[in-house]
Amino acid sequence: MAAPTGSATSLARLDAAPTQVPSASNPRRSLGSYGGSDWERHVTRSARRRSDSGMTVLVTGAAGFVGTHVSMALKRRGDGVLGLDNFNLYYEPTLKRNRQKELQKNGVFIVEGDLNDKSLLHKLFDVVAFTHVMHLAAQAGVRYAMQNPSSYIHSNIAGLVNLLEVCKSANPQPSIVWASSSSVYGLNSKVPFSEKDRTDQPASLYAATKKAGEEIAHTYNHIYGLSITGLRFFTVYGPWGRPDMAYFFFTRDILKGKVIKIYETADHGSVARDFTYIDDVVKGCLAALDTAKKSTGSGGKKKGPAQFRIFNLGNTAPVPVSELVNILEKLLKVKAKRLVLPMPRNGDVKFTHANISLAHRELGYRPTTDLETGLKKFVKWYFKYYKEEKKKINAW
Ligand SMILES: NC(=O)c1ccc[n+]([C@@H]2O[C@H](COP(=O)([O-])OP(=O)(O)OC[C@H]3O[C@@H](n4cnc5c(N)ncnc54)[C@H](O)[C@@H]3O)[C@@H](O)[C@H]2O)c1
Ligand SMILES: O=C(O)[C@H]1O[C@H](OP(=O)(O)OP(=O)(O)OC[C@H]2O[C@@H](n3ccc(=O)[nH]c3=O)[C@H](O)[C@@H]2O)[C@H](O)[C@@H](O)[C@@H]1O
Repeated sequence: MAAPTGSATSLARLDAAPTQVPSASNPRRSLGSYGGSDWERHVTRSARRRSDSGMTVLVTGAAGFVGTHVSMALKRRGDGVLGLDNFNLYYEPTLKRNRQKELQKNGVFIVEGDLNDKSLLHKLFDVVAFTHVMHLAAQAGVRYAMQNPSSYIHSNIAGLVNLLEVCKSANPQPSIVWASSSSVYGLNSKVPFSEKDRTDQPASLYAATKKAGEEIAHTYNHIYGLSITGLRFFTVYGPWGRPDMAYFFFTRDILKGKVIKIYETADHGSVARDFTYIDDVVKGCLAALDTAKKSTGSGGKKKGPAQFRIFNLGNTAPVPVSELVNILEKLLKVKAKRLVLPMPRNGDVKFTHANISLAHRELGYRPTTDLETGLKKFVKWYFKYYKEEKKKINAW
């Protein structure tokens, strides 16, 4: 399924290295050269925390759906927050720019750059003593991996390794919390999914890059003493969400009277997801940051091994996609034009279902938002956002 917006050429540019910042091969440049001294002032002011007890967090993917919500929550509670995002064209860049505006209003600056720009990342760590990294930047999306595999390697493998390389050399070393994915459970049939279950049968390249990320993280934890926590999010939805996800483009297409394709299993069974509302996921992210132990450095043996954790962040209430559509019809007051099709071999899995007992025990994680309540908040945002967008276009 092509990403819903952006022409083929613009999407084709996705795997072109972004042009806004010098490539990693360039000599180390002063931070100011990335955008003038003003830029350096924005960086330091954004990263300033309200109290010494707070955190100073680099949020990668800060212009993304989850990144925006996490950055806002951290800033509002007084932490220092600096964003990094390459504003790629995987989906409508205007949505990322509008999220950026919301963050700027709340004092969060986003550095425009790529995970693979080592010189830029080194400079950021030279200027800001980050206590934590919330690593959310990635090529997300399960099905798009069949169209643009290189973007998954660029961001989810090379980008992750580059970030960990910079973190291990930073002084002080930050504690890292990063987004893995429920997709690592792949073709497993045992439900609900627990962190100890096998994760060696991914159904998509995307899932394989997230699984590889977990193994790479373990390596940097073992060798360099980096404290690393992986969070396996389960189909996250909510206001400011992603237009490439079904709940979002189903809403758009139902309102436009377009046919929506609902996948079912070969035996006409339903395909289900453990849809998890963004506010619940954000609480899980902040709890993971708050309970992250300090990195021990490569001399980890003195202080014992560095912390390495993996948690499911789901809703423990899987819902069939057909029921998602029923709820959307009720909220939108429009009947969907449904085309039910056998699930193609496109990387999707039949179901996800999170066992969250470990996150509950260790993080106090307790999701509270059911799908109908969450979708009601999403639909309210959707109408408001696109009404304002339409006004802007008409004003032109
Ligand atoms: N939303 C979900 O349902 C869900 C579920 C499981 C895991 N995740 C993971 O959570 C994280 C955040 O997901 P999201 O839903 O907010 O997606 P998103 O696409 O909205 O956010 C990702 C952001 O990272 C940026 N980015 C991508 N590659 C980059 C690079 N090389 N350098 C710098 N910036 C880069 C993008 O521009 C984007 O703004 C991702 O790692 C994703 O895989 C999301
Ligand atoms: O939980 C996760 O880790 C993943 O959750 C979502 O992936 P997915 O669950 O596939 O979310 P959608 O793309 O919104 O699909 C939701 C459901 O709708 C189904 N679907 C999708 C598209 C469509 O046209 N019709 C349809 O029935 C899919 O098969 C799936 O069962 C995110 O897109 C991934 O980034 C994330 O890693």
